[in-house]
Amino acid sequence: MNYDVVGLGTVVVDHLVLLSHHPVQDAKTNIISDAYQIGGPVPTAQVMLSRLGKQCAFLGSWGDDQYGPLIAEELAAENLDLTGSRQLPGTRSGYAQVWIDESASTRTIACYRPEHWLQPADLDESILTQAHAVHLDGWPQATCLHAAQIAQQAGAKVCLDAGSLKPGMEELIPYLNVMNCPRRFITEYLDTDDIQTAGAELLQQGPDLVTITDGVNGAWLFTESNRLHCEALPVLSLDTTGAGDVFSGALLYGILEDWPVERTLKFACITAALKCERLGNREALPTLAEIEAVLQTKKLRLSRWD
Ligand SMILES: Nc1ncnc2c1ncn2[C@@H]1O[C@H](COP(=O)(O)OP(=O)(O)O)[C@@H](O)[C@H]1O
Ligand SMILES: O=C(O)C(=O)C[C@H](O)[C@H](O)COP(=O)(O)O
Repeated sequence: MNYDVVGLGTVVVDHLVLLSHHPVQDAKTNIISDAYQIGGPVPTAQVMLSRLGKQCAFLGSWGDDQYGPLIAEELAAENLDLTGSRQLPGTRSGYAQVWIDESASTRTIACYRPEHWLQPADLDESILTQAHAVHLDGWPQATCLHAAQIAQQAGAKVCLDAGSLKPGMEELIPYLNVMNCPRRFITEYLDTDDIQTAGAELLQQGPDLVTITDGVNGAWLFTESNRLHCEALPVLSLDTTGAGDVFSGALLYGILEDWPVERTLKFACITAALKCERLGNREALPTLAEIEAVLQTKKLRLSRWD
């Protein structure tokens, strides 16, 4: 196996904009500061994994506009193998604007530009079959399904950071070993707000391990023999952009390290919370030393309902 994790998903250039308050309709607010960062659920998780020492390859796509070279350069600088990615001539790159006010509440508008997305036939199967784990975000639907099938046959763990509900996800879920989703996803997908019911229902649909995250309320983890909740680490939150992406990268790290689920869940909650103390996703990632220091010194409450 050449790769710990092969990722397939959307990549966007985030324009992060700090405001004192969100403008009301038809009003204006002045920008305090702004920054550009490369984001997207899979690339962000992979950068986290790469910085923690995992070998990662990213299968993604971008346009040949001014952002294309920036995306390729920054992801390569994070040691992601981009052999299976492409810049498609005549298209524009994914882009998002994230507005963050002083209470860390965000408003996001995103434009993923599906015209350059990888189709199933564009997938480099030789990369997918060399992976211990394949990490997906559900876009594009047919390509993710194809990748999940190849990965499953090759014996890799298939992982999904569900984010928001996307078309065809119900076909993908039976192939999953690991599924991470925010609370808003279960409301949309299962039409329930009950975390215990949702966890049990998702486990029945395929994955061996399900996590459900809920911002300051922490996260839940479900396996056949575990029902766990970990509280969120109290932090001074500046920006929650990508907290779920970082959580799923850290979760996958614990799984690949074969840690007990309790340690894995705490590690993911701490990593995601530390990210919230800084602006953005990639540039806000904590180091292993920072995460371990909190893990050793702060007692996070972990409850169990077996
Ligand atoms: N304000 C916060 N303080 C501490 N931890 C947080 C905060 N927001 C998010 N987290 C951590 O990040 C995880 C993912 O955040 P969440 O908001 O649920 O996902 P998403 O970014 O997908 O909306 C949470 O389960 C929690 O552990
Ligand atoms: O802008 C970024 O860097 C992000 O990727 C932030 C979020 O994680 C995605 O916006 C989630 O996207 P969905 O999976 O479609 O819900």
